[in-house]
Amino acid sequence: MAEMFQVQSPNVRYTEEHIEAVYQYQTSHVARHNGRLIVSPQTKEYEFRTRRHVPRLGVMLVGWGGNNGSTVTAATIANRLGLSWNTKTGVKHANYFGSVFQSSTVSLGSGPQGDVFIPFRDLLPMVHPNDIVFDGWDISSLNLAEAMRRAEVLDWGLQEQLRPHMEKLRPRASIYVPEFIAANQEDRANNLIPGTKAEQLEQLRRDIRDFKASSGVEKVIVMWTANTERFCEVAVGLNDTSDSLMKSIARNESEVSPSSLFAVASILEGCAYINGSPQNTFVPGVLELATQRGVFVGGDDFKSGQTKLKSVLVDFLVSAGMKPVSIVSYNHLGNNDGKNLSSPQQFRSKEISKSNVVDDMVDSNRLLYQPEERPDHCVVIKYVPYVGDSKRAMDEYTSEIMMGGLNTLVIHNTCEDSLLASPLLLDMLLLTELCERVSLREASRAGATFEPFHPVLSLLSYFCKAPLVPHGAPVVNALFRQRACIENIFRACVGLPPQNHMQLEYKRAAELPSPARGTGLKVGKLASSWTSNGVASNGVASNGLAHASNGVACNGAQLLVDGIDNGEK
Ligand SMILES: NC(=O)c1ccc[n+]([C@@H]2O[C@H](COP(=O)([O-])OP(=O)(O)OC[C@H]3O[C@@H](n4cnc5c(N)ncnc54)[C@H](O)[C@@H]3O)[C@@H](O)[C@H]2O)c1
Ligand SMILES: O=P([O-])([O-])O[C@@H]1[C@@H](O)[C@H](O)[C@@H](O)[C@H](O)[C@@H]1O
Repeated sequence: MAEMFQVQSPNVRYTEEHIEAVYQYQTSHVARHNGRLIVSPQTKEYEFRTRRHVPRLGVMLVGWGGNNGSTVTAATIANRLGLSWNTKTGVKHANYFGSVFQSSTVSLGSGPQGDVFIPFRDLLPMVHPNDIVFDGWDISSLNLAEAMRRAEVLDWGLQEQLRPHMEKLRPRASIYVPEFIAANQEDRANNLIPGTKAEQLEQLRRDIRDFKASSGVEKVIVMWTANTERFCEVAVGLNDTSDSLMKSIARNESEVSPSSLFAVASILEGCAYINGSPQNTFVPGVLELATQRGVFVGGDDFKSGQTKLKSVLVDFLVSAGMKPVSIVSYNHLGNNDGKNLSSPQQFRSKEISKSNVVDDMVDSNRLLYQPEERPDHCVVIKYVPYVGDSKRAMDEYTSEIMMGGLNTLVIHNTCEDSLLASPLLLDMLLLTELCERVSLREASRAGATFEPFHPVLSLLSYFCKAPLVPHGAPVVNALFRQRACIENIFRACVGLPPQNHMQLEYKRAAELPSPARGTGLKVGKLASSWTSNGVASNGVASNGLAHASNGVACNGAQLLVDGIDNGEK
């Protein structure tokens, strides 16, 4: 597929097979010397290489028959078929709202008309979600049409159109260990792989190979969107190394969780594995196996709504110099996830992932917080069957502001949890697939070979409550830093500098377009909405900083006039 744009630069080369870019990576190294901080700007030259061929992607969901699994599958079929359906509020059309890659944009740069925005997905060649081939496992035997009906997420008019397509899809038998999920899940567990853990592992591997062979996909990614498990024990000789883990499986060790077994099966079959739930699937032995095999792993726990907002609000408050001192996150929901989380051990897994999301932002500001000081932070999740997938989240953020003042934000957020999560599943899958086609090397190191990203794919952090990062790497939860990381790495792959938002070209008279230069008139960007008084009279607008005197609008561009407020409008 032809790319939407071409970068014209001596540092970028397009071949039939690759996009190749030489990139100057600029950082600042800080050292402490005699009580002073010495900052040294550093530049390291990398070469990025991205394979342009977009493969036919197969996805195997663990928990395929769940709310997320059935909904994301339904959404891709509905989009592929271009379905519309009637509702009491009018006709609805299939879309991918909530997907960063399908429904958000990035600025390529600016031109005569200001910033030029393109769909995020067009920065690099990516799989289209419509083309994903789904398969998977579930401990429940319901086919996907029955699972969709059970989920009660999608409008009936849409379900009726989808049923012929969904009823053909049936989850493969899975591994059920009652001790790892809530006892209230037992009534769905009728689709099980018998045998020892070693025998179950081999069945999972056969399933993956069978899917690859029968579907004709070029690669498979496995994603856990099954129920939240309790944390498993981590111990020397149990799962502290890949060797001890494989021996524990061979010994049929009960403490090896189903999710870790799925991760091992995926890695051994060369398939990336993503954990959408909060449990500690990635015990050290799994991580070591992924590293040995060079297979991507990522997670944990989709960051879909209440926690996503938290990673924005706390970033905003702390970076604005206000001190969050109390954060209370309550929600109730009535779907099967909520039912599973009504069990204490499973709730504890979720409480951990929902609670740690503020740490990086708090630790970044020693003006507000003493070392180890944290806001009071309370997470409550209640199961209320009647509300189903329509999660009700209520949050209260109390922050200390100037001179003993308090600022309290109270937020009510109602949403279909699975319709928030489904686009994230797609984004994580497509980003993981793309990363499998990216490699880089240090241009300055003689003989350096192109290498993939680290097997622990921390680029997925934006989508996770508890981002999995390589040992020694910092955990970033602030949402817009996470998004900027993805955008700037994509830009590096096509040889573009990172977005720095400096807009220097609009901050020097000498660089502004000539009509504005002599008269002190400043041609701002195309006004998408007029300024402070909200009214543009004769095309003249004034804003709180500069008052228009005789500025006039030209070609729709808003002329902002620097000048002394002469009260003349
Ligand atoms: N907004 C969200 O929906 C959201 C956000 C973040 C995280 N999550 C997590 O995603 C997961 C799925 O959420 P959901 O709403 O789809 O839940 P769900 O209960 O509707 O679906 C989970 C499915 O997994 C199946 N299952 C359980 N154990 C299994 C096993 N060992 N093998 C195969 N299948 C198994 C269940 O039968 C069920 O069909 C949960 O862990 C949830 O905490 C969801
Ligand atoms: O919206 P969010 O905080 O990102 O995450 C959600 C929780 O609020 C909800 O309680 C839980 O049931 C979901 O599985 C999901 O984890």
